[in-house]
Amino acid sequence: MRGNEALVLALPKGRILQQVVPLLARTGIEIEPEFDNEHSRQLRFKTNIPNLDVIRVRNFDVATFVAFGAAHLGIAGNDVLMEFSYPEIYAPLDLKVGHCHMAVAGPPGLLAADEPTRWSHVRVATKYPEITKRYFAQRGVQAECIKLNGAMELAPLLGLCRRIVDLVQTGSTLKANGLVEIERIAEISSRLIVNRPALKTRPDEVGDWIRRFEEAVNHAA
Ligand SMILES: Nc1ncnc2c1ncn2[C@@H]1O[C@H](COP(=O)(O)OP(=O)(O)OP(=O)(O)O)[C@@H](O)[C@H]1O
Ligand SMILES: O=P(O)(O)OC[C@H]1O[C@H](OP(=O)(O)OP(=O)(O)O)[C@H](O)[C@@H]1O
Repeated sequence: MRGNEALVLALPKGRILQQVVPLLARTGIEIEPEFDNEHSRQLRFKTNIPNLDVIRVRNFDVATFVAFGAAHLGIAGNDVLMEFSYPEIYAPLDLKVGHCHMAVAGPPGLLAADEPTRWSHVRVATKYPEITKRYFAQRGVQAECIKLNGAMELAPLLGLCRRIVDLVQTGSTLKANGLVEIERIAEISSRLIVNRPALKTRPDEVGDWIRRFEEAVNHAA
């Protein structure tokens, strides 16, 4: 990364973005109008700040772009950060949006018949195999993970496995698919993330953006 390049802020497509847009406005960032064109194939956008561009990427990819220094700053859920555990990512600020939690879920019969403290091996469908393995390993349980990218709730229904690890917000997806929450793993919200080397090489600019986001979050509270 050269010092005179525009800073790049990676934003996630999808549900976090909707909640982040008002926050960006409060930091003083206005993204070029093409960003709002849902049919646009453009991926990198100018902002009203001459030295700041925005990229729009998939949720999990925000962390990857920032970890490798392709983006200097980004916004990602701590579910994504926990899954990757990239040491190059510094997450200084909870943006207080994108709230949900991560949980183990399964059919109600399982909950009634099973005692979680007695598990020694579990098979789990999840988008988060690393978090799932770590979570069960710390209790001495080996988790065999089946990686799915969505619709995890179908897995117990169709006999793929009995348990899932997924995000829960209102609980309506679990309910609609006849599942219940068994254990809560972590609280989730979106974080401002920073590439650590960028913070070292461009401390004034990157530090200034951390402060601006902090003010924007406090202003919203
Ligand atoms: N109810 C929820 N379900 C899923 N994610 C949620 C929920 N509430 C907040 N989030 C946050 O939003 C992020 C998921 O965003 P979104 O659903 O737009 O992406 P996705 O479709 O899962 O991912 P992809 O980029 O792979 O398409 C999660 O990483 C989490 O931090
Ligand atoms: O508790 P709720 O309010 O019902 O929200 C939780 C659901 O939302 C997410 O799925 P998403 O809508 O992103 O679809 P997906 O299954 O394709 O990931 C998540 O994976 C759960 O399935």
